[in-house]
Amino acid sequence: MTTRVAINGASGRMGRELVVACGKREDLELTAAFASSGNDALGLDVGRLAGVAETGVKLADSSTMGATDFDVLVDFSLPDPSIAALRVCRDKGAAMVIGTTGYSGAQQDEIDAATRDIAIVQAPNYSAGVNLSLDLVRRAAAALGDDFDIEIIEAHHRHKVDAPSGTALKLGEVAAEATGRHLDECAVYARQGHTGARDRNTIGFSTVRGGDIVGEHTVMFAGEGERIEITHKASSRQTFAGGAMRAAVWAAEQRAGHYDMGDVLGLS
Ligand SMILES: NC(=O)C1=CN([C@@H]2O[C@H](COP(=O)(O)OP(=O)(O)OC[C@H]3O[C@@H](n4cnc5c(N)ncnc54)[C@H](OP(=O)(O)O)[C@@H]3O)[C@@H](O)[C@H]2O)C=CC1
Ligand SMILES: O=C(O)C1=N[C@H](C(=O)O)C[C@H](O)C1
Repeated sequence: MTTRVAINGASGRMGRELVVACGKREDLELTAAFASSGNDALGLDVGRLAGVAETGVKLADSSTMGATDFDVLVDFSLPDPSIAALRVCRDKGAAMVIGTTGYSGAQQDEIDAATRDIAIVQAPNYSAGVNLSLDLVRRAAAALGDDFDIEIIEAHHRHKVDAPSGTALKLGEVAAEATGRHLDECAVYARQGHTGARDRNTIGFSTVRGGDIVGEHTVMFAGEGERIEITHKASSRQTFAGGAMRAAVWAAEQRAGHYDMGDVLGLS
């Protein structure tokens, strides 16, 4: 069976990689691809935009999404257009694979509510390596407990608009939960000036932005006389795009609910 996929944010850095990744799978048919109404490339074939063979699918204004047929929408855009797309998917009963990061609390609540009606896979990172790292961090944090200070360092390209990355926040949530805390109550996102000594209860975040760094994350467990670091480095966006397309095939078969990449990979 072939799953009909649409892509939101199709002309972006990830969107173009998603077009390529979709073309590599025989179980997926690309049926639509969306960008904002002001996009200069509207009407162009998205295969050409992605630097591969023509797909027969032209880049369309996302305000026309409701009039388009698809089984699953793969969204790597921005929070506001992503939520507009979520409403369309909920109305249609289409599944969603969400890669976008940086939602407000209210936007995340709306995503959570929509999972009563449709299947949604939401992951801040669709690489297999990061999802395995989440499990390693959970185990390390639980084993090391209060004796080790937890710091999370992430690095991304100069164009990234949200910080810390969605992946860094997820790594922080997992580490906090594994040590009996809630990230909202222990996260430190910036340090400057006379900060005083480190509060042992905190989880610190450091953000690097520069050049073309695809995505790097380290969770550091710093103890007395030793340090453990769990690091993942992505060197190609195809690793995210391939994972998201795998999630699209999986999502089309699921009942309404909130899933993550661990569910898709059978790690959860
Ligand atoms: N989960 C994961 O594995 C990963 C997640 N991401 C996340 O994906 C998101 C996108 O990243 P990236 O591709 O680098 O960003 P880009 O800025 O390259 O792409 C975002 C795209 O969203 C489009 N967009 C803006 N408004 C609309 C609209 N109204 N309707 C449809 N599309 C719209 C933009 O198109 P236009 O030019 O028309 O405005 C743009 O092409 C980010 O949140 C990032 O954190 C990134 C990599 C991996
Ligand atoms: O914006 C990006 O590029 C990335 N965003 C994701 C995030 O915020 O975690 C995942 C990846 O690291 C690349």
